[in-house]
Amino acid sequence: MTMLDVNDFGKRFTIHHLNKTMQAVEQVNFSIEKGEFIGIVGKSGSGKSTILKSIYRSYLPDAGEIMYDSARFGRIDLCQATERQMLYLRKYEIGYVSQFLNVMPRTTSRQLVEKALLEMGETESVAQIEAEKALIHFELDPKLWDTYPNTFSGGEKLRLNIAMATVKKPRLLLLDEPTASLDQQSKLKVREIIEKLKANGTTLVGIFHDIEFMEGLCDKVYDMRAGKLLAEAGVTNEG
Ligand SMILES: Nc1ncnc2c1ncn2[C@@H]1O[C@H](COP(=O)(O)OP(=O)(O)OP(=O)(O)O)[C@@H](O)[C@H]1O
Repeated sequence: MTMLDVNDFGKRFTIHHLNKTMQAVEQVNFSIEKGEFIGIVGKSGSGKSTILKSIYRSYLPDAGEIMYDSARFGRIDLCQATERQMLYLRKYEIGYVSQFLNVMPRTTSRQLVEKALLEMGETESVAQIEAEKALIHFELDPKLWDTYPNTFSGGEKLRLNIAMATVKKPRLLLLDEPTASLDQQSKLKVREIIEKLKANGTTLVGIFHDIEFMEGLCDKVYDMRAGKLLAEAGVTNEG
């Protein structure tokens, strides 16, 4: 079953102070089956994050369609969905993880994960239990559970980000360069996490600079330069 169909997608930005528009991406076409992992590769500035942010609708797409198979709304075009529908989808169905942690200040890591669960309607006691399970699962040191994450290391922030997103069991998870600035060991940890998510049937779209990191992980790769999907072997061969 197709989870996501991106058809002739394009996005331009208005640069107000120059009174100009700039085409960030155009004519992007790919589709993702349920449970697949698609990697997006391409040089810096080619529009990889723009695609992910448009799927999550942090950016409003302006051309084409992004058809998503929602559990709640059925097949829905994320370019046309209402803000209300998007709020629902972000809360229950679509997760987004980047290397940056953008959270409420003066909230502990434990509270942040609990909040994600409470938002979904879980009771306080379930949220407490499930939040602890997630923090243990993603190996956040218990010393850090009741502290504010603004001082966390890059890897700690990332693991908290992943815990907050995955505790909701999203059907579609968007990974925006989550391993950037991580050391090799932390990257391997992230790889293990992704493998587990895949094994649980989560559909994933990810951007990684490190092509080696993606080897054997992605089912397909969308190459921004070629403007098409490649089998994973094709990417490795192209280097
Ligand atoms: N909010 C924005 N306003 C204006 N221009 C933007 C905005 N976001 C992205 N761009 C521009 O769109 C183009 C694509 O950016 P994007 O971040 O999607 O590239 P990328 O492939 O993810 O790059 P990188 O690998 O360096 O992260 C760039 O030229 C960027 O400057």
